[in-house]
Amino acid sequence: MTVSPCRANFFVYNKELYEFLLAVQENCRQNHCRQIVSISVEIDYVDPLIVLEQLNQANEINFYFENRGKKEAIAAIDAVAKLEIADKERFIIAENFIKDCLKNIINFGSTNLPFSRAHFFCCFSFFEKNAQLDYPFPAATIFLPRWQVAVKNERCILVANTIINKSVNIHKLLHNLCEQVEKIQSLEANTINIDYSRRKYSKKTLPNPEKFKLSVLSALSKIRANHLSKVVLADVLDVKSSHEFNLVQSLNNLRQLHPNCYVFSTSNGKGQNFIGASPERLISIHKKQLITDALAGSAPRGKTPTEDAANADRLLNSEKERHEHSLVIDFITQRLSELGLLPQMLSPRLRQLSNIQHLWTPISAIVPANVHPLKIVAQLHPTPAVAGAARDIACAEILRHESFERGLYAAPLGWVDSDGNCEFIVGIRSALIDGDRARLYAGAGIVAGSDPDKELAEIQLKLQALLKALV
Ligand SMILES: C=C(O[C@@H]1C=C(C(=O)O)C=C[C@H]1O)C(=O)O
Repeated sequence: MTVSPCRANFFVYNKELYEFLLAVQENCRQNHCRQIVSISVEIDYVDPLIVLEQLNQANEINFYFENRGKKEAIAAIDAVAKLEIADKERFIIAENFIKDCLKNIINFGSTNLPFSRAHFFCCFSFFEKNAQLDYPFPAATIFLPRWQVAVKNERCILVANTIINKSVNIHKLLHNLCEQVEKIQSLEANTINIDYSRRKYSKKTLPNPEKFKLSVLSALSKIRANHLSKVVLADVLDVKSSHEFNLVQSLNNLRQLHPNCYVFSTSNGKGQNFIGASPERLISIHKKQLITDALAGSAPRGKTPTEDAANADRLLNSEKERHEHSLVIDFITQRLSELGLLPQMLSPRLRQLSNIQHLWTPISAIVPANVHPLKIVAQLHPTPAVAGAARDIACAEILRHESFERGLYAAPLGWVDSDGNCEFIVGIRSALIDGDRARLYAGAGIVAGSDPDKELAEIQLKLQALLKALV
């Protein structure tokens, strides 16, 4: 725990901040502009998930990200700047929006801490245009939160972003900031209680498994005819519960059940949330060092250590699984090279999750200063891990077979900061939550040699792991 003499009253009694804000306001008056001040401060430890639970309002946008293995969690609540993009050019529009916002941001406070300063939270849909007109998330959403509470290695960093213009009452603004900080700090001792007894669903299995298997057979015939080498086909499970889903409890379950995954949630501020626990990192960039995961090829975990080891061995040595995996590696390395990066591959390994294991090859590269993280996201999404190869043909097959909107499923979701650091994951093992209804998504890569029954079993396995966590 870090000790600071006037932690709770940091904002009100911090004369330096008061004077800083007055100076910013004076500048706004003189230049007829408005600016965003990003205030970073270390606070006593508080669980960001509890902050999300306590601070979030139903009509406010939010974002939650946690990776227990990396000892990281972030809650981002409400927006001081937000952009929604309906279709084409969304990555470049998002990049320009972030760059424009950054021109107007002035930092104050402890700006060298992890997760200090402005972070932009983004979610994109799988396709650049949603076919379902009333799908609740647009093709891209980017926002700078009003409140950001992050934990890294048990240190807790709060970032408050606030708009200063010529007419804002600085004294009142400081008072409100202080009240909110005190509220956050008072959550220090809160924990999340889980009540499983209320969980009752209408359905627990796919409504039409035969249709999925027919799609696999059709894809296999196209693969045999050399139209494509891989397509990732998904299906959905629609669940109605006897009560409204509890977002925070579900996220708490997800982080306990999948401690080595990226647990995520984002709300559109209109009542719908997209949540999940993804094992797949699209890109992370830290101090110009990029890492991306080639993740494809799967086997169930065994019920005993011997069975588990046998499954793992089969996975590592299966020609079919390795082919499926290598398509992803080839695509990623080629796409990164096209941007002028020099990708380095580590040896293939296993990514073992609670219920399933995957072939996994981390790929690293140094990012040149002129390449924005969203350029790389745009260049990689969708990889053959979630679309197929060749990509455009695979995407056309997906649209032909899947009768539901993918929306945020299997799409990039993450944050980017002012220094080009970022973390984007692929939104798989995910569900769209709307009151007492949830739509769960899961897919499987189809390549030559795929067996429709096994692919169906794989998506059932993925769906059940998610269903288990929803309360
Ligand atoms: C598409 C999904 O997962 C992808 C498909 C995999 C496979 O078929 O082996 C493995 C990991 C993911 O890249 C999903 O979980 O929905």
